[in-house]
Amino acid sequence: MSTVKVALHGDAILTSPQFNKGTAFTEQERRDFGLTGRLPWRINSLEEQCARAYDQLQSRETDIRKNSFLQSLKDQNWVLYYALISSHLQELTPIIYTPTEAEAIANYSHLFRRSEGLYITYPEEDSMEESFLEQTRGRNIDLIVCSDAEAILGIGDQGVGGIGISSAKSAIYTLIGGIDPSKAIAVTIDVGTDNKGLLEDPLYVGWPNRRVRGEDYDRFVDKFVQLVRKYFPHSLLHFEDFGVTNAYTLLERYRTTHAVFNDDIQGTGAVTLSCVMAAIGVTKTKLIDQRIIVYGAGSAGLGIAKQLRDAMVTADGISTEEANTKFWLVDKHGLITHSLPDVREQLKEFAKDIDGFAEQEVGLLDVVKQIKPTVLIGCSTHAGGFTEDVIKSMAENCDRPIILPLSNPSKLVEVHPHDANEWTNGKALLATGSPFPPAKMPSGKDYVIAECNNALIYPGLGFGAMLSQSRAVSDTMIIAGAQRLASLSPALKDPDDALLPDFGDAPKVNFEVAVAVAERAIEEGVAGVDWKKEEVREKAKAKLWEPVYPNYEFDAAGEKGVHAGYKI
Ligand SMILES: NC(=O)c1ccc[n+]([C@@H]2O[C@H](COP(=O)([O-])OP(=O)(O)OC[C@H]3O[C@@H](n4cnc5c(N)ncnc54)[C@H](O)[C@@H]3O)[C@@H](O)[C@H]2O)c1
Ligand SMILES: O=C(O)C[C@H](O)C(=O)O
Ligand SMILES: [Mn+2]
Repeated sequence: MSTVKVALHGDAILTSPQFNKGTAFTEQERRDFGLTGRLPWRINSLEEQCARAYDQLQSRETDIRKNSFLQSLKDQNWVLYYALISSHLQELTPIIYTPTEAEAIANYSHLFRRSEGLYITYPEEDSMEESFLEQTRGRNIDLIVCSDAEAILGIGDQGVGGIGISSAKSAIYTLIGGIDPSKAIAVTIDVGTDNKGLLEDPLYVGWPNRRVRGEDYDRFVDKFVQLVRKYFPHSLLHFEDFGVTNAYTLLERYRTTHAVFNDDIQGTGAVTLSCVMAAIGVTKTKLIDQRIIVYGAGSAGLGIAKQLRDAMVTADGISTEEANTKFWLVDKHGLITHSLPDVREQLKEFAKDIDGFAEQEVGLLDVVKQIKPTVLIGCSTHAGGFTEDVIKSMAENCDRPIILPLSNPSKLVEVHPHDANEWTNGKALLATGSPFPPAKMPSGKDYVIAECNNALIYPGLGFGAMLSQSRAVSDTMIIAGAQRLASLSPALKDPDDALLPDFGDAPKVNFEVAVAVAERAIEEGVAGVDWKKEEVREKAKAKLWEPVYPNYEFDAAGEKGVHAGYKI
């Protein structure tokens, strides 16, 4: 067990979630840190504490109450929080992440108890650097997860509540990617909100102002990015749930100067590529043979289309232009065609001209009938958008339709996977963005609905980039990670099994992804480490953070009140 020197005494260590052990402080530690009279007599093991916390959790009847309980536990004791969730990963991930976190975020100002992370607020621009340094003091940050909350999951603009998605994504990095939580920070960029309900709510805790846009927004965000680059040049900067325009602009603006990563674009693109690769392993076809409809052409939709397109070019050796012809993007005004007004610049390469249709809005069903897709992907936030007609029409022309309704949270799914299974007589190859229980095949066998959520890959992609101290997160690093994930698909062994590995195996799977990504970074010469490829696996193992208590030694000489601990 490692030993850590800590300069906190008495209440200061008990109220530090990073160092607190509660009843698990040893006799020696209780004496050294002035805790004897502050704790009851019995010394518990971490396992005993987990069992007690699990019991307490079970007494909370709803998922949102469970979410609040776990949030409080995180505020009190990181090791216990992560140990508890790790030992019930499949059961508790949906409580701290999608779908329950969506409800927690939507009610952030009402559920508010204690702040966490870093709040970068527009009217406080002049003191941004001071706040940044204050919140990161004594810490060597590897990972920054930030959101401006304009497009949280499928529930839109959530203002300051966006801290909830940054901190949930950061917690997933720790649980699944093995990132040390003291080296990660969750950030909300509060530039106001256009959510009327929040603006009118007297209890709203964010900056009650319309969203700042344009040059002022760009300058403000740039100031933050430059602080990240100045103080933590090797960190990974993860963007989450920005509105689609800013999502693309920021990614393009910074990707050549810092390791930035947009999860909704790149993480979703990668996990969906893995899922489609696994599915075509079942149908014994090639990527190039697919006709793909992407329903919802926002951050995720365009990210998915580009990722699959680039993989077609790389794997099947066709040109980008030819690969573009295999995709039909459908948004709320129907098929993206050349004649549709106001088509976003980035979508134009996928725009179509369908004879007889080009002048009007072409709905999803018409597109399905006309082009006979083999793959149908939903990232539209349109609950029920894949109607019975759409699904049945697709199944008429395709033996094993690949249907991926990916919108989150669960209530926004484009089609309930059980319906899609039934309407296709069990032929559909299915995966969803949030967890769903298994469907029944006509044979009576369970069909496990894979969770095609970016959490199955982004912690590994990020860990691989951090591990190799990569200067960039390149497209080829992402493809290497996606290929590794696809190779672990259960459906490759049994075609009736899930398209992607079980979420309970996410830590093992992401470790493999991280190794593949770091190996690729070294091959490409963008890594900041000078290891041989063969060394990567051992280096990665050594870097994994695990939720166990180290021994503490009191550091009398340390700066009082500073949350600093270091290994000796
Ligand atoms: N499974 C995953 O890993 C994953 C990852 C990212 C996003 N998502 C989900 O995908 C959805 C979209 O996320 P995003 O970040 O791309 O949001 P976004 O706001 O950038 O994009 C949504 C797009 O859907 C379009 N749309 C809205 N209503 C529509 C309709 N009726 N028909 C067709 N298109 C419609 C919008 O115009 C927009 O272009 C969300 O529900 C989100 O939770 C899932
Ligand atoms: O957060 C998730 O569950 C996945 C994704 O990033 C989303 O925005 O829905
Ligand atoms: Mn997201």
